[in-house]
Amino acid sequence: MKTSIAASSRWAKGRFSHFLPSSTNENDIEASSTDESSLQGKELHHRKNHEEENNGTRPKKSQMSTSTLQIETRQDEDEDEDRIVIKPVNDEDDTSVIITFNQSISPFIITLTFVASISGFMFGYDTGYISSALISINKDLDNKELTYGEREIITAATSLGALITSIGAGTAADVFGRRPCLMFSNLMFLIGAILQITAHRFWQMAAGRLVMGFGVGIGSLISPLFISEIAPKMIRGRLTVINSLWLTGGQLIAYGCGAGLNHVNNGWRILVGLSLVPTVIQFTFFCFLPDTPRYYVMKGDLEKAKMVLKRSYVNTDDDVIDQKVDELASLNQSIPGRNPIIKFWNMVKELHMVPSNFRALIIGCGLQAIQQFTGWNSLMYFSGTIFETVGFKNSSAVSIIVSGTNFIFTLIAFFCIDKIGRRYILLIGLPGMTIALVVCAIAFHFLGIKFSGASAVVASTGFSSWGIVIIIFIIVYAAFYALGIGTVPWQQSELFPQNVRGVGTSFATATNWAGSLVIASTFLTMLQNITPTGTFAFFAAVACLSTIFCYFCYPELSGLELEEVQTILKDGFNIKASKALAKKRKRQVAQGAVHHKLKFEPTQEIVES
Ligand SMILES: O[C@H]1[C@H](O)[C@@H](O)[C@H](O)[C@@H](O)[C@H]1O
Repeated sequence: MKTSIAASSRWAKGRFSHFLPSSTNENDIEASSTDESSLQGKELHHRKNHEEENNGTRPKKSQMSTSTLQIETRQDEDEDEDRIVIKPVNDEDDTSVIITFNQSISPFIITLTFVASISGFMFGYDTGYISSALISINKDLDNKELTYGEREIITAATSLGALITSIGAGTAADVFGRRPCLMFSNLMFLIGAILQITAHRFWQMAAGRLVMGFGVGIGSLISPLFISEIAPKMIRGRLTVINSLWLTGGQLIAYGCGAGLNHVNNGWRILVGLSLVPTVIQFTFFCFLPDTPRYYVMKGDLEKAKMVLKRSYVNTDDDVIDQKVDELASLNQSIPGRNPIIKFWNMVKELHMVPSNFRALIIGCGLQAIQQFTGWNSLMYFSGTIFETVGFKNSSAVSIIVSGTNFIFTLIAFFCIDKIGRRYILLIGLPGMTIALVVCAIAFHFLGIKFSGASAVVASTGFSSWGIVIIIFIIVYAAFYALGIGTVPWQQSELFPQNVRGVGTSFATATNWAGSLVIASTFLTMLQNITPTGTFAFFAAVACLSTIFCYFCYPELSGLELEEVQTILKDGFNIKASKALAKKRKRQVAQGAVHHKLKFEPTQEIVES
């Protein structure tokens, strides 16, 4: 064990030598692969080949500069894989760059994932309960029925609050830590819920929803970020989807509870009160749980980083952990700034001026915008209204069917996201949504719906065959949505390197909330002004264009080291190379598993011969 660690250390020095002092450079050339060190040896072999192509010398620093992994491709895909050359990067971004830890998951990582993803549950529950609550509020606020505008304000206040905090939450997570920010969000949930439960005035209720939204914005950003920073790379996608599962599960539970409490006097206060349970649980757990190792490294607290890694990778030798943390520390490139505002500004500049960061931003914000502008949330909020227009009167049952489909297909995404890959599930989901939306648009045309004011007038009452077509295809749409674009955008943290991850994910999350706000507030107007057929056709067109966007701009990132993501994006979107590399990584891990390399000890980049 010790010898292989030493070898790894030498190799590591070589691999990252261009940002280590030049005196440490010479050791790397001596590294050689053995036949059984399949993945790492092979990789090294590729590197050696590349060096030979460069007349036996390592490529010059200028050739390797900045994010340095270069990927070369040939036309034939198999040959592509063989020609992939991985060179050192100056942005170490994953705990497994040099030492790939055991990929099996420890109880500690499971605990951290579940506790962090309670934020996902609150995101879902708090955005989900409001439609039922609005039905049962009756005259409980200001002793009068809520006007249509007041209902809209109460609904939109949470999205607005989330939009506001999501802009700064990423920087706050870098400055104060991920865990303190999540605990702060618990405080917002608590205050927001108490304001609502005790509300007898409309404005207090709206203020409570806004404060709750502050918590939702922070949680929606930091929870997936937290999970992706603690996850072993091969299951990073899945662990992040757990957050989405809690989210869609939260929406489903909110609709279920809402349906049960609809006719209970002050039932909506109970509905809001229930949201306190997960908040208190998460806060209590976080009193005893640590932050991510990466955050501790950013702060220079290496002892804490070691402690978290030791608990996460229980069967790992202490030497390896120490070595890993030293390595993370030497590669830490957090952006300086005398105060949070200057730091934020420096990060924004870095995000826009480094091409790979800017591409990551295009993908991150692009996917979040697509998620919202393909119309899902309008269905979530208004599915009752839509289904009533096609003759289906029980709006609670409808909401449960639609959000249940969302939950079940998020579960399917959980199983597919690392195995089939993010890109493929997007490229299955978006065309599926397009077709379902086109069918709905056509069916609405034949159903003959018209709007007068805010209410729909249908030519024929009761069920019609076109009505049934609409119900079926809205469910089909929900399934394709949840499988792909409902889930994948929340993998956003993996797109950005450590130094701009906070601000990059902030921008992407803010895009999500801004989109949700726009769609929720314009959907009914769209139905009235451009008819349901026009509205669904509009969403279908967006879904169709989005398929093209993803086809050309979204590389396959499953199984890739976070550093490799940066390198993929360095000089383009590199779709072909990303697919070849993802395939190669999966094969390597599978081979490693066969040889039990990944079972109980960290894999080393080389094994001493
Ligand atoms: O990923 C989630 C999920 O799809 C929810 O159902 C939706 O309401 C959110 O807006 C979205 O961000």
